[in-house]
Amino acid sequence: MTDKFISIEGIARRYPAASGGTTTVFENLWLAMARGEFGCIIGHSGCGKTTVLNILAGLDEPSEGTVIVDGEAIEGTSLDRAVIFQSHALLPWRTVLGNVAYAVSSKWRRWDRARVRAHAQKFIDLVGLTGAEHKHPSELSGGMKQRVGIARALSITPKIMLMDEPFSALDALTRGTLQDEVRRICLETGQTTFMITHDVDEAIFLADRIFLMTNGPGAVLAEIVENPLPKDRGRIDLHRHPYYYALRNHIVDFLVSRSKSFATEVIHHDPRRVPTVRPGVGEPTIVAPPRVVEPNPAQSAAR
Ligand SMILES: Nc1ncnc2c1ncn2[C@@H]1O[C@H](COP(=O)(O)OP(=O)(O)OP(=O)(O)O)[C@@H](O)[C@H]1O
Repeated sequence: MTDKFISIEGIARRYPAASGGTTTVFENLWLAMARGEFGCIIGHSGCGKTTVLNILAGLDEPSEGTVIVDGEAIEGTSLDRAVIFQSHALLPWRTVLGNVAYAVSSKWRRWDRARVRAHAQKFIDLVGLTGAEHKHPSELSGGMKQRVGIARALSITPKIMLMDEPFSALDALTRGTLQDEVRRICLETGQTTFMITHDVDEAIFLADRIFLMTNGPGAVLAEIVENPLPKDRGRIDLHRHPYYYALRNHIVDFLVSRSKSFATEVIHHDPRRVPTVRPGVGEPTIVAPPRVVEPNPAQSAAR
């Protein structure tokens, strides 16, 4: 994959430590994602996943390094980047249609009312909320509210969609249905998506690649796992695929042991040449050579 639609270039995040000095949450993080790719980041609590997502959203700034999306360095928030959080943050006084239309009219300020409504309705239909347009958030279930959040995010046709554990507060049945919907929509629309999850099966179902972070503080991107399952995989029969257990075990093994021991055991880790691994039958194969993330030349010249 050579298209660097998103290029994370050597970012670090440090905070003042209570005892003086600084705490480094993560550092020297290099990662490139292609247009239309679905990437999931996995790692233990505190390794900095939300911080990375917030930097991609423009809600936070890296202490070092830069992030480039579609050839432009990120500076602050933008309607090019939509964020879906665990809690949906809908405007309670607006209806479903009103919430989505509000986002649409923020992006296309010159559109007339009819055009805004028609565009909003298209995305309400896409997430399966046809018929609920005039309901207020208080009349909706948690899953329906999250659907509104997804419709709102997609309606502004963002360059990237950022999702921070979007389904973790939902019951298993609703979570599964929404995972199906998100996968279908992302495949249909070619939406580039970066998502945080703690759920290994969710990552296996949704992601093209899974980014494994070691434990913080001082976390690093240890490995990129390429999903060997076919694009047309189904959530229900995921576990029947011959590669499923190799993939799952590889990720779980990282979370249980390698994420902790990585800093002491892996001495020659090059953050710009993070290995990409493709688990399947037998031992996981390293997809060689590792992809080097080079700084974007146009942006580097500008810095
Ligand atoms: N404003 C802040 N000041 C100091 N430390 C902070 C600040 N914001 C975040 N941190 C620290 O940065 C670290 C990473 O936080 P972050 O929320 O990104 O982790 P995470 O991997 O998303 O965790 P979780 O899985 O629990 O959501 C944590 O140790 C957190 O305490």
